[in-house]
Amino acid sequence: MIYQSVYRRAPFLWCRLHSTYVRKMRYLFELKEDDGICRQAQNSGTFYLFHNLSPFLKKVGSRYLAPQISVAEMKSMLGKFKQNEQMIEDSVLIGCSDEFMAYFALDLGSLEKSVIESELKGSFTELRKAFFQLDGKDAPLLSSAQALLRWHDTHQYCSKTGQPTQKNLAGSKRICHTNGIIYYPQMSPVVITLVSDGSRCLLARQVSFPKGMYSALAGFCDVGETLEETVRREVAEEVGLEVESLWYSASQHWPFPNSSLMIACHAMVQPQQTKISVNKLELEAAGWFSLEEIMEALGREPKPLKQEDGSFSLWLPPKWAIAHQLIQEWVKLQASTPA
Ligand SMILES: NC(=O)c1ccc[n+]([C@@H]2O[C@H](COP(=O)([O-])OP(=O)(O)OC[C@H]3O[C@@H](n4cnc5c(N)ncnc54)[C@H](O)[C@@H]3O)[C@@H](O)[C@H]2O)c1
Ligand SMILES: [Mg+2]
Repeated sequence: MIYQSVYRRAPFLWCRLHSTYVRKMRYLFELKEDDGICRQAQNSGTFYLFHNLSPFLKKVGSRYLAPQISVAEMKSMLGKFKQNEQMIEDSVLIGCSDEFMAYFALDLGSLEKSVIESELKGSFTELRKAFFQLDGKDAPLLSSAQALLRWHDTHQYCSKTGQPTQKNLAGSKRICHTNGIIYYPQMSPVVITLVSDGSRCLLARQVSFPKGMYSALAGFCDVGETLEETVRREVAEEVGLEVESLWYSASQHWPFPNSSLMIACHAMVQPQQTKISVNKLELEAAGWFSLEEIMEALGREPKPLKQEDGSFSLWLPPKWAIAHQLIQEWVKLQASTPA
């Protein structure tokens, strides 16, 4: 590849030609394609640790931090466990810094959890528990790391030949050397839709949601569907309404229950066709909420709040969740739309 040879022969020229972002993306591409370069990066990179898919975290006050472990610390710890340093090669690439320090994630599920925790002074915490208290870049990084580690853990055999598959060093694919089939990490596309009738928005809750929490409607895409078809089908299936128009907002990787690509949309229904019929197989409840109710809920902490009559106040997904962003956008839209 031309850029690789230019990069190696004339790095200064290459730096002048491209922005840091472009250079980072090209470097990550190289790490995924070339096991030799990736091995070098592992020997100077930093590691996010997991134990049976729970990330290693340190709690500072009410927040969680995901420490990056240096390769020296990794080697010293593996030495204490009498493990071969080669275990580092089980890690998967999850990104790199602006200074081209590669980040890897490694699951140490085969080692004694409590010993690692006391050695590194932190704890392996279930991602679902820590997700909303994680700092800045850590939430998306850990979310994709966990998804990638899970995928490798559950795709160790070729579904055609039944033979073991091998991961490339970066972990961006697995190969069955018996027949050459290459497997790439999978994620499921999910649409999440905030339905509006022009003055109210529609929120719903599943039985499994924490008490009082409502969110936008979500649903997995069926094979062969366009995103628009999924939005229309899910709204019809879950609340019995017909979408008149819709538009894309943004997307987000979501680690629960596995690895989903959340594709967020706004949708409108006709103001005279707003009678909800809740599909009880999917939802516990759904309802229309006014701007005032939403503003009040946005001002509240994202956690259950019991009222005097025993019911729970409406609260909304925290700001990391794309549902929250859709709701914020809807609020802004109301403010800019004449009554
Ligand atoms: N990030 C956010 O803001 C946000 C908000 C709401 C929901 N979500 C996520 O959206 C996802 C989907 O929402 P939902 O549960 O309402 O979906 P849904 O309405 O499609 O119902 C879930 C059901 O779909 C079926 N299904 C079809 N394809 C599937 C697949 N690839 N993986 C798993 N199940 C599949 C299963 O029977 C499952 O029980 C959930 O995982 C949820 O965590 C994210
Ligand atoms: Mg749903």
